[in-house]
Amino acid sequence: MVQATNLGFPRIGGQRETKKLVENFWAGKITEQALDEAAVKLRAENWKLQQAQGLSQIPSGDFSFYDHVLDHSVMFNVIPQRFRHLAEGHERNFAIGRGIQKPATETQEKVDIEAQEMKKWFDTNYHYIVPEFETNQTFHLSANAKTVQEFNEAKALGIHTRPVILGPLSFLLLGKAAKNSAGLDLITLLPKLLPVYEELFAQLAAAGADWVQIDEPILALDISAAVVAHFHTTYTHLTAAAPKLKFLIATYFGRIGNNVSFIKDSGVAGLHIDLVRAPEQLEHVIANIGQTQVLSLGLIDGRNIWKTNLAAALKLAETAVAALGSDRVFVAPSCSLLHAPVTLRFEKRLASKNPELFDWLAYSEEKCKEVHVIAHALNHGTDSVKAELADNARSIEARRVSSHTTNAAVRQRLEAIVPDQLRRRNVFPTRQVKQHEANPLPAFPTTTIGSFPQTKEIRLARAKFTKGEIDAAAYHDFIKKEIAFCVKEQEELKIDVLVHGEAERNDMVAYFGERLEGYIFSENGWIASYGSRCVRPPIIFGDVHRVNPMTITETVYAQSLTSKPMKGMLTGPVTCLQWSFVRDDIPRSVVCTQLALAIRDEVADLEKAGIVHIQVDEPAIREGLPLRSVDFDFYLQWAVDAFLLSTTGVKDTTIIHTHMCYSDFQDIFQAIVRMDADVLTIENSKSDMRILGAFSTHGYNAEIGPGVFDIHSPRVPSTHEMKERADAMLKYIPSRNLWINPDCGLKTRGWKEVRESLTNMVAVAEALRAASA
Ligand SMILES: Nc1nc2c(c(=O)[nH]1)N[C@@H](CNc1ccc(C(=O)N[C@@H](CCC(=O)N[C@@H](CCC(=O)N[C@@H](CCC(=O)O)C(=O)O)C(=O)O)C(=O)O)cc1)CN2
Ligand code: MET
Ligand SMILES: [Zn+2]
Repeated sequence: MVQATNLGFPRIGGQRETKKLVENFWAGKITEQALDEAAVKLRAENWKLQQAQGLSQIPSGDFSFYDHVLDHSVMFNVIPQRFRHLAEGHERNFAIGRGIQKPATETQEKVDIEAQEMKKWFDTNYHYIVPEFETNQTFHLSANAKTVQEFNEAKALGIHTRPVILGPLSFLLLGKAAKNSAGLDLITLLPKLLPVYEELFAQLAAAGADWVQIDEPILALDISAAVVAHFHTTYTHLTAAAPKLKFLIATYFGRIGNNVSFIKDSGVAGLHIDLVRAPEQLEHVIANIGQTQVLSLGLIDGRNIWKTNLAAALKLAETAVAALGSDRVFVAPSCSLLHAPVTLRFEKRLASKNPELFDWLAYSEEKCKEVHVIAHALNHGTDSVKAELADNARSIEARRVSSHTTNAAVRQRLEAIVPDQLRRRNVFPTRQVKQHEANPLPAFPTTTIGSFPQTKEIRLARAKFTKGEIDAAAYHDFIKKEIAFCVKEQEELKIDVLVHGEAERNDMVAYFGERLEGYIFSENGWIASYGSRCVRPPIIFGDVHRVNPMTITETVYAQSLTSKPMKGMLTGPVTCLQWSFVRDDIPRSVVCTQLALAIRDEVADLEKAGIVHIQVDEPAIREGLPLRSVDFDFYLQWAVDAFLLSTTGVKDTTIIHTHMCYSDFQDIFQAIVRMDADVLTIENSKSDMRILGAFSTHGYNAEIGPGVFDIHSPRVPSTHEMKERADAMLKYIPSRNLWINPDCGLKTRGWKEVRESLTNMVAVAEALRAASA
């Protein structure tokens, strides 16, 4: 029998219950007990929902309040020194994710601990908390290990689940050495780590588990032969130690390639592969697994919202069944459904206002059903699910022939792009002289990355506007007041290059999606991004183009309030692409070029309106990088071209800023140089200064603002610590090129901490100016 399975279900809840619970807990509105009880209910609902869709292997242990990698670290006692004195429990876990700051009281000293680093999970917009390992790292399993507890919780409901855990090699190699353990070779910790996995497996076996899913996503990366050898010894060892369990090694987001070589005689019972990202790997993998091993087929796209072409998926699955026999085949989504929204049940507006497009969609709940239909067809013949297959074929065909997905004018404009549209008139050194002459700024200019606090009031006003409780005039009036307030605050803080604050934007990508043709947007298509934060990616279903200006009114209004320069704020084409759900019927590069033309028009309009500083954010350009280095160049070519297309149609004196917030620049330095921005603001506050050294060795000569503080944490940085960072930066960056700014936008922060942090930040610039005068 082919099994219908799943790798992970979204944990946020159908209506973002988890997010709301966690934020209420942080606000002191609910107790730890209430938080736990609500989570028990949510998990039960998730399991039952998957059962109701007809899945036979349902994951457990995939729930988290903040991040599953953080939970895993805690379960194995990988807790950085600076958090160890805190009492065990949710509060400590949240502190690891968010940092913690408490003023001194009569009985307690003040607490001020920096959060652990957060990083993009492969090429997704999900962020994980990077495990920090120490040279003398000891591992032990926490009492009531979460994985065992949640398995038992499902068992008590009569649901036999497949526990999911992060595998030892991915756990180690996705981590980093703690600051006090520089030079630590992470793999050397493996012998100390494995006994704890053995203990966990023993507990799972005792609880009655049989299949256990072990995620080893690093198998989709370029890993060395030495690491592949470690996979072999590790799993040979672990499977021998846990004879009662069947291990399913899960890979996703790309092809396993030759890393598959360890599988055959490793003793593992099965392997999961992503056949959405890499359908061509099926044959190679079938040829390289052992005689009795199970192959789990990732046939349903866990990263997107389109209905699966069931006939095509079935055909691929039939190849596997023919080669392996039905007892050795599982059907599954390509990856955990963490990256897909929960259910279409709450998409009332799309269903009624846009039934044609609604018919093309499948969220997690519907994807589970698709898994079931494929497995059922394989087990009982296509006639047994005839109606479902016919219905699906009708939707797929309707989307294929729809007249709404193509726009002839857009296609023609794409055809007509010429190389001159991808370059500035002069090189940066020439532009810099003209820019400084036309628009002089103080040395070490200060700025922010764009957004200011998205307060409860702003969100409520927008929610009321969306529901029709206030009209457009009242809402726009409200936004104008917010912009005016934000400008005044920045003037008081003595910032040099101001921003309007982005109060009108629900999100930096969704906002543009809602204003471009070719997009639709959902009411409830939320997915997790980091911690309690969610995003609602807009959906690109057709050719994208701009009909009206998108940001001019707010920017021009903001500029009218101040004599200081107002920076226009746009989201770049690659980021719009990366953070949307993208149509899968034409290449991503083409969609990206369409987006670039739309942004190019907006840049031109901002310039025409007298805006001198224009920032085109590209925080997702690194995230979109393929997992295998052989694929890098192709991607970087079209991605950077798209950025150039959107930004180069301006005068020499117009200052193009771009912003990226992550620390993994190693693989894309040349691409950043080629982007040819005048000012680049990057995340740097948590990473070390070597990155800046690398910028200079790669010939980066433009202006740069490496963030002096981390905006993901509510903690207020001191002037002293930021000054130290800026001084260190000056070892690598000529002083005329250095900007002083935060790591990223301030939308998730509160005004109080923002004022304090920026006051301290401006003091850094003043100190630098005084020192260089
Ligand atoms: N797309 C995207 N990806 C990104 C980033 C980003 O800014 N955008 N930044 C980086 C970090 N990731 C982030 C992801 C999310 C958020 C974030 O702030 N998310 C908000 C939601 C933002 C949003 O869409 N807000 C809407 C809807 C807000 C809402 O929940 N409204 C309430 C009503 C109002 C209320 O009671 O608060 C409701 O609908 O029920 C709006 O402002 O209009 C959240 O989870 O809370 C921040 C950073 C990397 N990836
Ligand atoms: C995730 S990058 C954010 C850039 C955007 N301009 C902001 O400040 O929010
Ligand atoms: Zn950012």
